[in-house]
Amino acid sequence: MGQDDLKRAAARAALDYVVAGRIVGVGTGSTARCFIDALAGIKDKIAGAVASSEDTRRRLEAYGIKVYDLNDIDDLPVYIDGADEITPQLHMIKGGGGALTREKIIAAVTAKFVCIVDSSKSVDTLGRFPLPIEVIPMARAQVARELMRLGGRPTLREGFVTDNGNIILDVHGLHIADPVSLETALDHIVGIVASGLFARRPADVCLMGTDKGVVTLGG
Ligand SMILES: O=C[C@H](O)[C@H](O)[C@H](O)COP(=O)(O)O
Repeated sequence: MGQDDLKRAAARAALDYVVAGRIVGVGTGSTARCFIDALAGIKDKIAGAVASSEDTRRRLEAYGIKVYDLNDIDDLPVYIDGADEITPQLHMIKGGGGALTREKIIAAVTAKFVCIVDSSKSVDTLGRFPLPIEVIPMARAQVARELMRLGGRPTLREGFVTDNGNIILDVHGLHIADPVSLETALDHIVGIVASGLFARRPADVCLMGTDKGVVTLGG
């Protein structure tokens, strides 16, 4: 099976976590797009969605799924999203698509974060994938210096502006032995809006598409 088939299989499996009659949180990226396609098949069973990016909002609305502002809902039973890397502890690197900040906000609100990936995303230690960091544009140079002090090699994602009007620095070479501490350290750097390290709030469940079927981690 190809990677796209594995993504689709994980996305279909995530439908079991959608709560009938409620709003579902929807992530960003190619695997989340597979989930949106699957969700369209049961759209009459849900109250609507919240979206982690403008791209996701457009795709949901194109299927006729009502998209709510996160500020207008009290709680969110489940959030379904992909990841760039995930460990057995369900720590993740996210933000390959640049949507990390809104993703982190929705992850903080939801009762259950279900991560959907193909098996290529599985790692023992995070860090092969460059860590995306959303930065206020005027703080770019200062934040880059701080990231170099932490041992990283930040590169500007050229020509990319986030949905929040900020830039992304992709940080290569970080040794992420302790993701929780690193996430905290990054959160203390002035000018960083959010890092793509999801360790303090890991996924609750990971549905991983493999050649042997969809494997469930956690939950
Ligand atoms: O900003 C994008 C998100 O964090 C994505 O969930 C992540 O990059 C994985 O994307 P994909 O499913 O396309 O590999």
